[in-house]
Amino acid sequence: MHHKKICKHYNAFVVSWKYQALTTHDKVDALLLSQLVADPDIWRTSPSSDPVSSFLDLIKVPRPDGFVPPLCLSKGVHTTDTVALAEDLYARFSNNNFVLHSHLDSYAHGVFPLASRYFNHSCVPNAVCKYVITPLELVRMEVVVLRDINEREEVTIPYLDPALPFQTRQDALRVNYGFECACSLCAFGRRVEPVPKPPTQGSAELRALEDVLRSFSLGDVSQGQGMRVPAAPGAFERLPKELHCVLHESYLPFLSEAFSKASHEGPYGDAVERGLTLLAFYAMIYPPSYPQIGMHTLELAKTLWNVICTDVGAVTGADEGQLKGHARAALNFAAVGLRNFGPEGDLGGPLEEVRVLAGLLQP
Ligand SMILES: C[S@@+](CC[C@H](N)C(=O)[O-])C[C@H]1O[C@@H](n2cnc3c(N)ncnc32)[C@H](O)[C@@H]1O
Repeated sequence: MHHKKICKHYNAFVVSWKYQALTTHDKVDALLLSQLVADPDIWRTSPSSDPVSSFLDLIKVPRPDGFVPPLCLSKGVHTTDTVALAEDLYARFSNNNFVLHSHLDSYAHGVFPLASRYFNHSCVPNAVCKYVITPLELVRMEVVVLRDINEREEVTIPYLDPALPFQTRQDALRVNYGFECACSLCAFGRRVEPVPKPPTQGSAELRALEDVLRSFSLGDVSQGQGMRVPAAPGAFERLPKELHCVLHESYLPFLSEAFSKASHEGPYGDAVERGLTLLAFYAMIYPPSYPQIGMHTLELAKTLWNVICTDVGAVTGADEGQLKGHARAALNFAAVGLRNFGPEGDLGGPLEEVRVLAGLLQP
């Protein structure tokens, strides 16, 4: 159906300067938007229950710079009406799309009109979205609360990852949704801006700061049970000034990359230390029961299991019994958060991994 409208023009479009000058993200938008306006269904005037009408009924927020991606359409289709419709759709999509994920891996964007109408954003949300994927059925969104919510208290969800740096969150919320976030994490971010750069990676100074971060968020993890993640929401409010540098945009990406690499390739001693530092960071930013904390603690439990299987000596001063104790504590902690989140995505996933690892770790 789209062939005549798009394909004939495609080769010329993708080598054109208009397309080549776009960012990767805007290139994808240009092609998806062209597909959408080439679809005859989007032009049909239809009863109000129709999905297209529901979509066109949602609030639109044009990009502040007025940008709309160029369209990849053959000449006869590229009319003033098509451009006007594209502008309208683009402004609505940006404000109302959700990033779909399975086991917290993003795989698509989707529009869920009811959720778009109901839920505002907070970087300290009291609820999160999940997607249940069943073969041959439409993806279903469910909203899971993270704590008890009082009568008349607003239910809020995160439109983006609250662990992103303050300025990145503010820019994304302004550009995509047209508002300034006034949540307590953003108020804190505003108060401590600009945060200093952290000490150089691998330096003794940074290691000492990370010790302080771990004991701030997790207590003394070297003592036995290890995984005492505080249940106190808003721990960031009490972050000591010397630790403000961990909020710098350069810090978290490096730490999570270093943990991921070491947990796959070793050395596992480093992986455990970095994994605990990352958990301390998440516990300070995310509300308790936030699913990313459960996912990360599960990764940590798997890393400890790898140490037990391959090189018990990798973690200084710990024997196999203690490592198993740490792994069980991590797994129990992960299980509590992930069970609150419940089954999501497609088959398998983190709850199944918890079950298998719990069996392996039985005393
Ligand atoms: C998906 S809609 C949410 C529902 C919308 N409030 C409604 O009444 O239909 C997104 C829009 O809600 C508003 N919004 C969401 N979260 C907000 C917040 N934390 N502060 C201010 N406005 C917000 C913005 O106008 C944003 O473009």
